[in-house]
Amino acid sequence: MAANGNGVSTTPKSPLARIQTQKNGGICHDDSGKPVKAQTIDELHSLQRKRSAPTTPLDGVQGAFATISEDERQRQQLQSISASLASLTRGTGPKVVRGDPAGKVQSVSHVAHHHHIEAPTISVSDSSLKFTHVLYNLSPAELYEQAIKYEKGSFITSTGALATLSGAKTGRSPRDKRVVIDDTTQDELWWGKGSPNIEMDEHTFMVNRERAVDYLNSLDKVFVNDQFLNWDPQNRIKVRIVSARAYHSLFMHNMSKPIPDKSLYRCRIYVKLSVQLDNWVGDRCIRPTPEELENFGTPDFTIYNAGQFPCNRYTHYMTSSTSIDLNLARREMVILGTQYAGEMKKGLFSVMHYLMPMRQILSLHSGCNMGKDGDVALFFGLSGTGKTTLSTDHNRYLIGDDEHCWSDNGVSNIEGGCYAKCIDLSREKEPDIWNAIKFGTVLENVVFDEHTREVDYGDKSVTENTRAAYPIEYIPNAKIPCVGPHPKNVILLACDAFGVLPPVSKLSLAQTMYHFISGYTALVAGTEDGIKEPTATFSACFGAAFIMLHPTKYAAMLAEKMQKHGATGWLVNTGWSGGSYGSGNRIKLPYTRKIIDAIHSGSLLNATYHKTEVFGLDIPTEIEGVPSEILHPENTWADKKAYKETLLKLAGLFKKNFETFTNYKIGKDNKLTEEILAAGPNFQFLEQ
Ligand SMILES: Nc1ncnc2c1ncn2[C@@H]1O[C@H](COP(=O)(O)OP(=O)(O)O)[C@@H](O)[C@H]1O
Ligand SMILES: C=C(OP(=O)(O)O)C(=O)O
Ligand SMILES: [Ca+2]
Ligand SMILES: [Mn+2]
Repeated sequence: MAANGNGVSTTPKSPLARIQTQKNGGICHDDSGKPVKAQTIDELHSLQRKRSAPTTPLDGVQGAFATISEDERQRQQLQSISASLASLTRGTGPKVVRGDPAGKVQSVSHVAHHHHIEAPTISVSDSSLKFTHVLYNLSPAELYEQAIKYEKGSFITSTGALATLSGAKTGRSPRDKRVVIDDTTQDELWWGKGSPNIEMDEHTFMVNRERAVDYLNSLDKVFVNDQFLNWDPQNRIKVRIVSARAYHSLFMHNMSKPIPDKSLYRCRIYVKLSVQLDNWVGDRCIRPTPEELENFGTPDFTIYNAGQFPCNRYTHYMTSSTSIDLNLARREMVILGTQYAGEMKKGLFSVMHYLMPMRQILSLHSGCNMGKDGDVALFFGLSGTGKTTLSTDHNRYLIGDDEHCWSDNGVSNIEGGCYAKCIDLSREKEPDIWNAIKFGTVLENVVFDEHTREVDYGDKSVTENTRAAYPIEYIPNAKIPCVGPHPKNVILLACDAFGVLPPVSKLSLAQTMYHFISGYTALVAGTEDGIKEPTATFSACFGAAFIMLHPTKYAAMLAEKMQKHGATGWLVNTGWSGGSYGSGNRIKLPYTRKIIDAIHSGSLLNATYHKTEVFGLDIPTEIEGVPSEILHPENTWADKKAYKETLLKLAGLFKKNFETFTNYKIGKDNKLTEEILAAGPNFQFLEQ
């Protein structure tokens, strides 16, 4: 017979043995600790959570609200949100209530009423009477709960990420983007052939805005994010994102969230480079310190994301049920008919492509990282060419994977997070991205095992464009604050599915400008059988979908900055080798990494070079860790005639694309313009 420590008999032979209590007059004691300070279960539950309201970032240390009370601050905040949601239906903003409609209501605001009132528990359908619940700057944990409880298709994966679906649209819709044309933008922006700016009038914008706002106001609750763009404290922008989905709120939180975390300042590299970066940081950054947390005031720019709701195709200028509308005068963007999260970040990027050049700051569609000695590299490239993959480098500090600014002080990241493609992601090849997929990370459109919740990164059932969005500090060697000195290397990435561009070439300034303006990449046409022919894409400044001014404006700024700071340009083909798509193979990622290493270290600058025909590119004869025979693409093609034909074909496409730019001048005199025109492919080189 045995008894455990609590005196409970465990003898199998006497299953009905009595529980023997010890001493104390027959009362059973669990002596593991003091009893809880609660009389009821409800009281117990109320002990579980401490009250803390989400705080808002303050613009500037001594804001206008520095002396107001907490109540007054919250009232002003709700009033500002109510004003954001103003619609014609009411003639005013809605009554805005803080908190989840399912939970306890904190306070109410209306543009006309400033006193606190109780929200009705049953919402009335009449939109001019109902309350709008606002879930303001929720934390990732709160957003997880919202997503899992209320958004179908949201799950926690085995590593703790939030997996969700973006619906019918799993990529951007550039053909559905519209920009309001008015007296100012008519002259300032790039319109017409090749431009991403498809016009819409102010009235139509208001029709779509009303549609989005009415939709948002009709919901039980909306999510509001107030946050900053840009790590350059002098050029940061306050943005507000109003959305219907917790996943959108978490995505934006990750991409540019305010973290009141002092410990991030203690980053090693920040201390080391603090002298060089003096102009930049002082003790401020994009993400305000706890002391800075106060009142956000009026946002500089607002996004209304009503992505679940379509636009009305009877509306003028609408050609589909999706519309992404930008109004620079009103500082607003409306999203209808697409839930792809990238639309929000790239929409804000467009805004920066307008605002920053006005301040003589160049906006860059590029990744950016920095070596231990402070050498900064930019990685330009269209979607899928390797900006995120190659800027995330275990031996270097990550400044950002996608959107940057280059000012007189150096570079700064616009965002606070990364948005990595994760199709075929492998732990071995991309360990830092792999490890970043954990609690807090949004996984968009991936497929996972129903039971184990392990993600199958090879599964393209939903889309090939599967994505992970995580805060930049999930990358172990992120450089916080995300700023750096002037770039030393400017790497242009092209995924050449024709397989005729060399894995790496060193560019002259004129060649860099030629390739920057061309913005070439060629991806495989599709995954269906029989489609073997790659399609060439030319996208000016490696981001035509986001630029707002004429490409030559950005090109002139890049040329000036590269010249002034002595940066070297490189063209890196992350695409095919040994033949076009179908016969050759994609260049192995470890080889591309070796090439990039040689650029960073400076060793490639001193290599021996020879010139290629047609494109006139300088290619090195050897690079450590890379088989020399692959450095000249001709060597890797078995069929030399096919190589030459493909080379000429691609050169012809470049030439044709560049015709649009031949009448534009770049820089102060014509010298650079002439050099740029001469830096393209030259057909005379070729012996037939
Ligand atoms: N040689 C290579 N260089 C860069 N990326 C490669 C290479 N081979 C395969 N890839 C894959 O191509 C994709 C590049 O995508 P990504 O880095 O997200 O591009 P971007 O950020 O420019 O949109 C990744 O999935 C990466 O694993
Ligand atoms: C988010 C995007 O950027 P990228 O593919 O360049 O990472 C996108 O193009 O939708
Ligand atoms: Ca990008
Ligand atoms: Mn990317």
